[in-house]
Amino acid sequence: MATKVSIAEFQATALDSIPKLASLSRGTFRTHKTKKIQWRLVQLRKLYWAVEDYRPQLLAALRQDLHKADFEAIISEIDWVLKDCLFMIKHLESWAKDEKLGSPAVPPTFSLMKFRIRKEPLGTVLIIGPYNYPIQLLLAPLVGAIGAGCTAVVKPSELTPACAMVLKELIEKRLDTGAFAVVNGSIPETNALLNEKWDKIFFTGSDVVGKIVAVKAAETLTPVCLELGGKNPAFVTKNANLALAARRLMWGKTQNSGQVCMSQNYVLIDKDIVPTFIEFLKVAYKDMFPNGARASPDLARIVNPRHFNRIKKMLDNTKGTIVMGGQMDESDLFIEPTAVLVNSTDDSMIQEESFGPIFALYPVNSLDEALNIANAVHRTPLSLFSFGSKAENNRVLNEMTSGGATLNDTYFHGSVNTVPFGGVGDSGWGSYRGKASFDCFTHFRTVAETPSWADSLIRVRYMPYDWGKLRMLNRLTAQKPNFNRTGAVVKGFGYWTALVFGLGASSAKGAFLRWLVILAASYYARQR
Ligand SMILES: NC(=O)C1=CN([C@@H]2O[C@H](COP(=O)(O)OP(=O)(O)OC[C@H]3O[C@@H](n4cnc5c(N)ncnc54)[C@H](O)[C@@H]3O)[C@@H](O)[C@H]2O)C=CC1
Ligand SMILES: CC1=C(/C=C/C(C)=C/C=C/C(C)=C/C=C/C=C(C)/C=C/C=C(C)/C=C/C=C(\C)C(=O)O)C(C)(C)CCC1
Repeated sequence: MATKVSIAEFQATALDSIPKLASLSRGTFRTHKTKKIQWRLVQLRKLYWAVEDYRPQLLAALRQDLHKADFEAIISEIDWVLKDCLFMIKHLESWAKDEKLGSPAVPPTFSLMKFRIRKEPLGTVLIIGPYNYPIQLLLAPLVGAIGAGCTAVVKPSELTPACAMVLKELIEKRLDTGAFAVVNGSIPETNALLNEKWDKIFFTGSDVVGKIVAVKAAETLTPVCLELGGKNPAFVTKNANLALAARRLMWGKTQNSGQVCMSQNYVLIDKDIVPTFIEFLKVAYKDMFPNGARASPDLARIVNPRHFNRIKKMLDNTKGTIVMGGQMDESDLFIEPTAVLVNSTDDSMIQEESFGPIFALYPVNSLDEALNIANAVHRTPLSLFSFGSKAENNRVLNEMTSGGATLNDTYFHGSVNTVPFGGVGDSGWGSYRGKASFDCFTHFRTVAETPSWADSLIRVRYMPYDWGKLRMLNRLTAQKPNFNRTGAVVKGFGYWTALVFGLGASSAKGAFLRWLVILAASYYARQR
């Protein structure tokens, strides 16, 4: 039974207050208080309890904005962020510690210089969120920013206004308001934010807006993390478990009504198995929606009429045949999970990002053909999925790149909150989640400390230059390549000595273990 809650009407943040909010956040960073691990831990703990305490409002807002079922809202948004907070809290101290740098990064000659990596917060960051997972995709980066010791201004999507207002209240009531602020609004407010100087901008959304953000950031050489979309392919071969592939690919298009940037856009499937696969898709549909998708309490709706009509247009423009689903109703923003069998890779169903419950099936003659098509449609998608034999799945991984990949399933690689997630090329720059979220907002600053007494050892660097000293240093430290000009390894004296004395092992540890076994065996033989 849903708890009755009240959610404030959406209100955009006053444009003239935006520079002040940014300046306040920058000023707080300059107090250096965010560098204290204890301060970060307290903010993370407060965020944890804020999300927990605002659970009823968050659930209601997700229902209001996206008709998102509580079950989905809990696993992919609310509990997701809670787990993020706990993971960051648990590991923060060890991640934030200085890392000593030794061999092999630092040659023995320089081991006295106390090389280390200091983890420093980047500063004051801007986080811009999309509409599809309005809570998770705004707060998960914020967890990273807090963990790293940054201050932040966050901008939720205006397309999910109820979530935006709950997020504003939750953050402003519970976190340090000098360090963290929420700006609500659309293009004017985002532009006002982009006119400020940030130490990093973390953007999740479309590639079109991603470019606007990147161009604006370039003006001030501000680093950006871009989490964008993609035209993600799935490959299904004769060696796949077809029933399972159909069920799993259906799931990819039903969670959040397919408004998931990492779900499949199109399926490249061996032509001989197309009819069977379609039958299995229908079985999966019936299992998931025994009374039809429209009647299901679990299926989210499309966020607004603009996105509804964008998806509808893809279906209106296709020259393919709808083989599953196809119903829609604008008054309810409902689109049925829909599969379209297409016969051209120029089809709207392949060329446009679906970001909804619809996807294409394209029959191919071979995996070669499938790989050629996928590479031509989008060479660097956010995800790919391969359902085939081990060798076929390896070929797909090897011959096509993507931000992440799942074999024998849809986006499992992106369904676990602690493993790195991000795109490649034009589907995204940089990654986050788990330790990667901490790293995303951290500067890895190399520090060296030269002891005063070591000056005589490093005198060689001072003018007037002394060739004799340099030659002596080189005699002590110079390394010789073990390869010749053709790129081949030279099997000289050193190679054969290492081979014989190392008992054929490829590492010192391996050689040690082999010697240990031989010594133990000879000792045992002598005892008998
Ligand atoms: N890689 C990832 O993790 C994810 C990527 N996406 C991608 O995001 C897109 C859907 O999300 P949307 O919210 O529709 O993205 P969007 O790019 O339209 O909006 C994202 C944010 O940018 C702001 N914005 C919109 N137009 C702007 C403009 N002209 N100037 C400045 N700011 C602007 C919005 O207010 C919003 O906060 C899809 O393309 C999807 O593939 C969505 C979720 C996750
Ligand atoms: C617990 C025990 C067992 C194991 C149980 C297992 C393995 C359960 C598995 C549950 C699964 C697969 C749950 C799936 C959850 C899906 C989630 C959370 C989806 C999240 C979606 C997200 C984050 C979407 C993000 C969207 C983005 C970034 C986008 O738009 O691209 C045993 C092993 C059975 C033993 C007993 C105990």
